Amino acid sequence: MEYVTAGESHGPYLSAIISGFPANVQLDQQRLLADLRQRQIGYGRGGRMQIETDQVQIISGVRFGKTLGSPIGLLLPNRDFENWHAVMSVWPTTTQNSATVTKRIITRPRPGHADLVGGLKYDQLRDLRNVLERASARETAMRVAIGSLCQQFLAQFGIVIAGVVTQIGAASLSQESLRQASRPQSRRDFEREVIAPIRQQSTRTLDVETNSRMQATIDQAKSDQTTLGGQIRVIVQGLPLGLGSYVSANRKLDARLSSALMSINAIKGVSFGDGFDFGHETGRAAVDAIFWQNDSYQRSENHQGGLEGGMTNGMPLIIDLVMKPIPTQPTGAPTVDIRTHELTRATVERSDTTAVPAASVIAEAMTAITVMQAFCEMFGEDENQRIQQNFARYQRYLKGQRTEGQERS
Ligand SMILES: Cc1cc2nc3c(=O)[nH]c(=O)nc-3n(C[C@H](O)[C@H](O)[C@H](O)COP(=O)(O)O)c2cc1C
Ligand SMILES: C=C(O[C@@H]1CC(C(=O)O)=C[C@@H](OP(=O)(O)O)[C@H]1O)C(=O)O
Repeated sequence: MEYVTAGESHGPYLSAIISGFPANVQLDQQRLLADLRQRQIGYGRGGRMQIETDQVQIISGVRFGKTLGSPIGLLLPNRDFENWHAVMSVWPTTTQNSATVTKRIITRPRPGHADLVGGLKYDQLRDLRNVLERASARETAMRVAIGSLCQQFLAQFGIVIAGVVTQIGAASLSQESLRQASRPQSRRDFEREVIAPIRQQSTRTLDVETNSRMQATIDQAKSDQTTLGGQIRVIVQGLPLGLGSYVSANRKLDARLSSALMSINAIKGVSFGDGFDFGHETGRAAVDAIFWQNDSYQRSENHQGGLEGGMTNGMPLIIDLVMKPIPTQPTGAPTVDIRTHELTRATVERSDTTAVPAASVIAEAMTAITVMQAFCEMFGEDENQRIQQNFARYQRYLKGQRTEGQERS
């Protein structure tokens, strides 16, 4: 399965084409819209999210709710385009030189954004809007739509994903809550104890108390006229063992997940399992001991975060992400005007105070896309029932290994 997205932040539409999505997968439109909504409603977002409703349409590849195996087309109108007709017109118009367009030309690049380097690289210095429009995280709405379809596919196999906000500025979730959420558990428990709570909290953290501390931290940053970043933990439960591979560098699942997650705007670090704590742990303390119980191989701990040798090992996948503070500063960060090279303050249109809750939804989506790709490489990608049969055969094979092991011992 592959995809490509297109669209400018204030242009008429965002769009995407997904190819290689299996046939006969039942999709749920309400789930798709609910996932897009989750990306929008996080605490700390700016005025733009009041305008958009992210009503994505599926325009091909699905009939009566079931995938056809043909490319799936997605189209999402930007409601804000109403206010940007003149500025974002695709073809030259008589209004092109109007005062509105001139007023919106951007020549004061924002440090930490793509503005300056993009302008130089693509020779767009006349108007940095030509860079900013596509560099904007608006594009991630399409990735959440695609990821929602992938999550619906994976859920058939009991694979469920949660992106939990663990820190915003100085406010963090307790280590104990995080440990509880990350332990191996049944799909039902995980849905009840992790997925449902984060969908209810406006910062997408796990409990009401942490949520209010995070909200207060965001309010404070807003009144201080600055912005915040934070951390997210992605947890995946129900993974079969063996997704990904050790045989080639480009098939290692940790490498592929890192790449997918690092592609999210403003994400600056990804780690697995104990992550950077490995640096001070002894080898003995980092062992996930193997033992045999209840007819299967078990692990004492999950320091490795569910991956060994670039493959899932049957334990929950644990990925931590760090997001930098939103680069646009309400007061305008120091920069130069590219027309004069004189010191000035960067352009400020409206902006988010923080987007960590939204990024946690995007992280779920990017994880789902990557896991589904690895899943389909292993079990097939043409037709859903055949994939289910291949998956069931693999489960029987693993069970056979267990029986054989018992016979040998
Ligand atoms: C959901 C989301 C919303 C964002 N909103 C803003 C914003 O309002 N203002 C801003 O300057 N950056 C925002 N960003 C971050 C920029 O898109 C990002 O920093 C920029 O594209 C440069 O990319 P880099 O930080 O990955 O280098 C947002 C990121 C995400 C994921
Ligand atoms: C539009 C979205 O996020 C935008 C991401 C973004 C940026 O610079 O990345 C800047 C802001 O755009 P605007 O200037 O239009 O308010 C955010 O609102 C979205 O998430 O859908």
